[in-house]
Order: sequence, then C-alpha cells, then structure tokens
Amino acid sequence: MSTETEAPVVVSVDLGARSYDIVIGPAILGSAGVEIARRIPGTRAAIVTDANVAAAHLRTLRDALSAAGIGHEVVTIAPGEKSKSFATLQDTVDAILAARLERGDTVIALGGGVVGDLAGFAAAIVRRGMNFVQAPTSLLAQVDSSVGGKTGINTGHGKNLVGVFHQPRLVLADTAALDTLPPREFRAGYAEMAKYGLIDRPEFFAWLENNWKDIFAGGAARVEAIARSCRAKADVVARDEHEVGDRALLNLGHTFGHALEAATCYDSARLVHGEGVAIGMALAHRFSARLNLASPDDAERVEAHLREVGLPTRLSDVPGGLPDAEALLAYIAQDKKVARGALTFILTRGIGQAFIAKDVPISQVLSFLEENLAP
Ligand SMILES: O=C(O)C(=O)C[C@@H](O)[C@H](O)[C@H](O)COP(=O)(O)O
Repeated sequence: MSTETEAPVVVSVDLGARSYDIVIGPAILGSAGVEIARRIPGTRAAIVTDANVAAAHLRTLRDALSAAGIGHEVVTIAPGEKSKSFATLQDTVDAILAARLERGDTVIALGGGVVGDLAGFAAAIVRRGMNFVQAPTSLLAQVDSSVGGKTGINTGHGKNLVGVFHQPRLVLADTAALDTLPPREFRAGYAEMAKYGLIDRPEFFAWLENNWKDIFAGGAARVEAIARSCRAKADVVARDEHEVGDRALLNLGHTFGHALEAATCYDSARLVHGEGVAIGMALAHRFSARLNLASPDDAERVEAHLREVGLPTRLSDVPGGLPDAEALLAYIAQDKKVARGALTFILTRGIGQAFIAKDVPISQVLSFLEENLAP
C-alpha cells in the first residue's frame, strides 16, 4: 500500500483555449465530481470502463459524480487490447447515443490505455465531438496515453491506425489506484516513464536509475515520477500537438514495439504495449550504436536498467517466437511515421539525445532484425 499523504500535484498542458490540467495524487477519484463540475458545469456523463477496473474503482467514481449532481450512465467493455476495435467502438458509440447524451455532455474514460484510447475516439466522433475526461488507472495511462489527445483503435494492419486527436478537458490521475495494479502492468508503465529520460532528460533517466525501487514501492517518489513524466509529455504536446514534428520523439521504441504487438496478435499473455516499447527502446539504442550514432555503452546502460526493473529487452524475450525479419519489416512499413514510403525511426546519439531519423535504409533495418532474431 502507498503511504502518500501529499496534496495533489497539478501539471498543465498548455494548448491555448484548449489547455487542461492533469491532477495527480492519491484519492483524486473521490473528488472527480467536484473537479469535473467546476470545469464543465451542468454536464451529464457516460463512464466508459472495463470489467476489471469497474470492480475496483467504479463505485468511487459513481459516488463522486452523484455527490456533485452529475447524472451518468456506465458503458462496460471487455478488458484487453482486442477491445480497441471497430466492433467495440460501435457498441460504445451506440450506448452513448442510447443514453441521449448531448454534445455538451462528457465521456469519462475510467481505466488504462485501451479504455482511454477507445473512449476518447468515441467522444471525438459522437455528435462531432463531446467533452472528454480521462481518469487513468494504470501507470502507463497516467504517464502517457491519457495526456496529449491521441485516440484510436487498432486494425489487422497495425496499432492505432484509425483515430483522431481529441484533447481531454481534464485528466485525473489517482495514484492510489496503482496500489492494486499487477506488477507486470506497473513495469509496462515504467517503460514509458523511462522513455522521457531517454528522449531528452538524461538527468531524469539517472534519477530513475537511482530511485526506481522507491517508485515501485509507492509514496512521494512515485507521485514525483508521474508528475515529471506528465510535465515531459505536456511540453512536447504543447509544441507539436498534431505530430508534424517533434512529437514523433514520443514514439521512441514504438516503431519496433508496435510491430511486435501486431506480430503477437495483441495477445497480452505474450506482450503488453509497455513491454513492446521496452524491447523497442533497447533495440533503438542498439541500432543507433550499430549505425555508429551512439556509444554501445549507452545502449548497454539502457538495457541494463530496463532488465533490472524486470522488463524485456530482446526479441528472444517475446514468448511463443516471432515471424522472420521480412514479416516484422512489413509491420514496420505500416508505421504512421512512414513518409512517401521511407521509414522514419526515433534514433539516438546517447542517453537523452533522441532524434527523428528519416530515410533509414530498409536494408540496414532488415539486417539488424535478422541479427537480433538469430538464436
Ligand atoms: O502521444 C504520443 O504522441 C505518443 O506517441 C505516445 C506513445 O507512447 C503512445 O503509445 C501513442 O499512443 C502512440 O501513438 P502512435 O501514433 O504511434 O500510434
């Protein structure tokens, strides 16, 4: 259990008239009604959640909304990445419409990244755009997917290939919700946290190396790590909301990671998103070293830290085996950063020195994958 007692920390995402707060701290869910009513007076709501999260947190959120006079309906989806589908999107949209919610009403995502991405997409398209509030309950969602307005679903061709940008009006990150998170899910979220250090905050990566045990234990270090991660993401989103430039840096580890998720059919027993990102970040650093862009020592340091916290870092860590390098490359070719057929990767010159590399030769990616798939 966490021993957090501090006041909530507020990080703002600066997007002009569409700016919003990320409120971080223990027991924030119990204040959700007040926080929402203050920002969206008179709203009604649809809570979108999954069955697992509902069992742990739905009562708290419902009581908080009722206490603030916010009438609401609940839409429950099946847990897991497979719910980021056209079929579940249709069910969710139908349920919101059946509840006769209006454009000025609010969709609240209560759950992890899957719930947030799906509910956000539904909020963006129902009546051409309803209010949206994120109440992330996983570490990954608190430090990454709830912030920045990326919403969407997967298709057989790959991850998040259908979606829109739709910013939330508010993010409520209840750190006490993380106390009941399975350790594997916590580690997966930690991968996204480490990512911010690796992109452009080397001092944050060093701090994580020294403090990760406290972060896993809960308490003030965990709140600080979440707040620093949200600040890092908010800064990137504020300078490039729609990923025409710098925001692609947040994709560090994702080019390989998304391909691995698609290659394992989004089967969470084999690989969850954060694990794919961890392997992808280790590969991105190793690939950068192989291209003589970065020192092999940095690649080893990154791998050592990810392994120390219990994350996978190698293709051979994916249970059940992987398709060959050509097949992985076919998934990579569906990446959203591909421009005029050329592959774009997030590579690095060292820890905290990530950059966007356009026109990475396919032959070099292929031979790198072949080497890394070899037993
Ligand atoms: O918000 C972003 O921008 C990111 O790239 C954050 C990623 O960590 C996140 O997983 C995102 O959903 C990936 O988006 P995609 O556009 O690469 O599918």
